[in-house]
Amino acid sequence: AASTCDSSASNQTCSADAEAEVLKGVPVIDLTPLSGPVTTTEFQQLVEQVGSACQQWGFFQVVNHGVPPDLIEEFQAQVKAFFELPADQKSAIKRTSSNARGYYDDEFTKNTPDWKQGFDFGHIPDETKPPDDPANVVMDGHNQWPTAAQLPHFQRVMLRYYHALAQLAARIMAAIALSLNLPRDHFALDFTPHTSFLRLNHYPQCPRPREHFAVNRHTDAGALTVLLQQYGITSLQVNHGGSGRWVGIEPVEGAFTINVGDMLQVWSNDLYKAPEHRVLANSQRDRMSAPFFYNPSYAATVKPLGLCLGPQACQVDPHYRPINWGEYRRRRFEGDYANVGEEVQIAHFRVSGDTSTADVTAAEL
Ligand SMILES: O=C(O)CCC(=O)C(=O)O
Ligand SMILES: [Fe+2]
Repeated sequence: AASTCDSSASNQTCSADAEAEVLKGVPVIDLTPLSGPVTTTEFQQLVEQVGSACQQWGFFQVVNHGVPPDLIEEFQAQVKAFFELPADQKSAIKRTSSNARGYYDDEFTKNTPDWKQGFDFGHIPDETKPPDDPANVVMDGHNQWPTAAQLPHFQRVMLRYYHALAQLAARIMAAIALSLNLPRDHFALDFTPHTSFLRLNHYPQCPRPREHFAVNRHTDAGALTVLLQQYGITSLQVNHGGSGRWVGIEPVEGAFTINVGDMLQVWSNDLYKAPEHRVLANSQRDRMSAPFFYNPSYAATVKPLGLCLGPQACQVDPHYRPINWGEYRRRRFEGDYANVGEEVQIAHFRVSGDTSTADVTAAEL
């Protein structure tokens, strides 16, 4: 089947192993053992599955993840209702250059406009206070919601779902820590408090899908993404192993799709790479999705951990300079928001290598 390895954008050596892996697709992992004791064989196997999925794909799907199906259904109904609101009601809560949260229909990825509409909201320190109370204005800005008259249950359902996903993400990070030979709670402090945000995506039908991407190729900036895809539509693709071979991620019913982000790539010193992915535009159907970006605290300094993965296999050469998550997040948002300049990428923090991207130093950020 060597001919199926041909890809004009690729200079990979097409090994039979890589081919077999691509044909099987992104792994599906059953999280049931995560709720049991660490000592079981099933738990160990789960940790190994997570580790090899992170190494081979940077993507996997999870089932039996513990998020109640009725909460997911309620959430999806609210997402649909939100995007069906009249344009002027969505525009009234548009995000701005100084507030990363709210509605938008003008996002840029890689300096090209995405064929989509979105809505972002995130972590707030005090849910008993209004969203724009000074106590709730954080580095990313503040949450903006449709009015209670427009969508009476929206905010409540969004926040319930958000907290459920934060819990799931923390459980998956614990499995990832174990897969890196670290204590289960190794990352807990880095995420106290976490600065995650949830993004609602609506991709309208696109009359000329060859001329646009719903979302152009990118990596996710944070640590881990927990994505809810719409069942029955395969539009999300991953650049397998950076080979230039784009492989569709077919949603499994009831599953979440997980992917590694830039910060985990740095912590693991490139053992787990943040995979490039993109979303194709579709002329036949519209589509919804909702990525939950699990992010460290703004103050967290992220740097290679010096992992020891076997008796004689400790990492000694850090590939990255230390990165302050808050600054990195700010720079990435500036790139998303405006069609100007070069977006900051993780490659800018590489210690050595591609000098063409080494002009932005940690000191400048
Ligand atoms: O819609 C999707 O499946 C993925 C969206 C995505 O990659 C993103 O919003 O970062
Ligand atoms: Fe993404």
